[in-house]
Amino acid sequence: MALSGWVCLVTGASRGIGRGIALQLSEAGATVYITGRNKETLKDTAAQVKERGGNCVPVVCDSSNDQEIKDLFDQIQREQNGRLDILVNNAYAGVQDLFTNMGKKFWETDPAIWDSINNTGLRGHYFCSVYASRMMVAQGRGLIVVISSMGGLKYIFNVAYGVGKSACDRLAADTAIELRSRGVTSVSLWPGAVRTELVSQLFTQNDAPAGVDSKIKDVFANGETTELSGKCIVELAKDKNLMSLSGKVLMTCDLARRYGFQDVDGRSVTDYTSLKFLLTQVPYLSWVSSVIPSFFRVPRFVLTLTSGRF
Ligand SMILES: NC(=O)c1ccc[n+]([C@@H]2O[C@H](COP(=O)([O-])OP(=O)(O)OC[C@H]3O[C@@H](n4cnc5c(N)ncnc54)[C@H](O)[C@@H]3O)[C@@H](O)[C@H]2O)c1
Repeated sequence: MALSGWVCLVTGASRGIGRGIALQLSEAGATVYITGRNKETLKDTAAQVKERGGNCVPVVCDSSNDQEIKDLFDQIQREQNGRLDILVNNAYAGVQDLFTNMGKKFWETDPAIWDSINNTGLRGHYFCSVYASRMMVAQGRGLIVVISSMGGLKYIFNVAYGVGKSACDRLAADTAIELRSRGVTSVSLWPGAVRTELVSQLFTQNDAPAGVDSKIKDVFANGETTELSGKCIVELAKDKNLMSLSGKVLMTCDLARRYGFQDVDGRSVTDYTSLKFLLTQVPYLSWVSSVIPSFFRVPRFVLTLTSGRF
């Protein structure tokens, strides 16, 4: 198995994308430390890993608690003799609040939404990156992945979300600069829309939450499985030229094409930068998408320009 003997850490792995990543890394042979605030829900993920013949170590750790984060890395250091190959910064506490406040302007929203979105999902990532880097620099190798999203490029959902995701992308870019000479790679991974348990529940139980239009609902309904990001990280870990990607934003759809795989349920991965997909989002033009081949894509430099900062 490709990652046999590897030691990985996935924060926030009791459900959603974190759980999917833990399943894929353990299926590839790694010992995976998984964190979350609740012992019981972590046990569910651990049971699924075990069912597939993998090995994981559940650790209760709140990513907004500095001491618990430090204790987590001390535990890995002690139990794995200082070895840590991959850190996936995934824990995120903001999904429920994002959906509850959809459509509201930032000044109409309780400013404390900043904390639910960015304490765990940005500050916690920074703390984990510091402790993981100390271990990885000492061993002269390692991979740090921060789970971000297209919100790092353009406004989606709300202000606190976009600011947090932009900062996650910069976290990868700037840590990569300091880590490069020490053999450690740092990247930002953008999943597309993902059909997590929470997203599916928010859409199906309450119908679409207020402020979510039917197009967004469709995108999520056809979204990625929670394991696709994990597949991407396994392939990155095997890539002999991984360092050439350090500091970059990587999209799951691009990685699926680069390494030639489908989603775990056999569906092809939606390319959000293909002309075909983009046309489906334009009123009155969506019919054109059926006659456009999927290989026409928006070049990456154009994406950079669309962020329009200069
Ligand atoms: N769902 C999507 O469509 C989608 C798309 C692109 C990017 N993302 C990003 O992926 C990441 C994960 O999102 P998700 O949809 O899987 O979210 P989720 O809410 O389903 O899962 C978040 C995980 O983090 C854990 N968590 C929450 N607070 C924590 C804390 N204080 N300490 C430790 N763990 C904590 C939860 O228990 C859960 O396991 C986020 O950064 C999100 O923005 C999601």
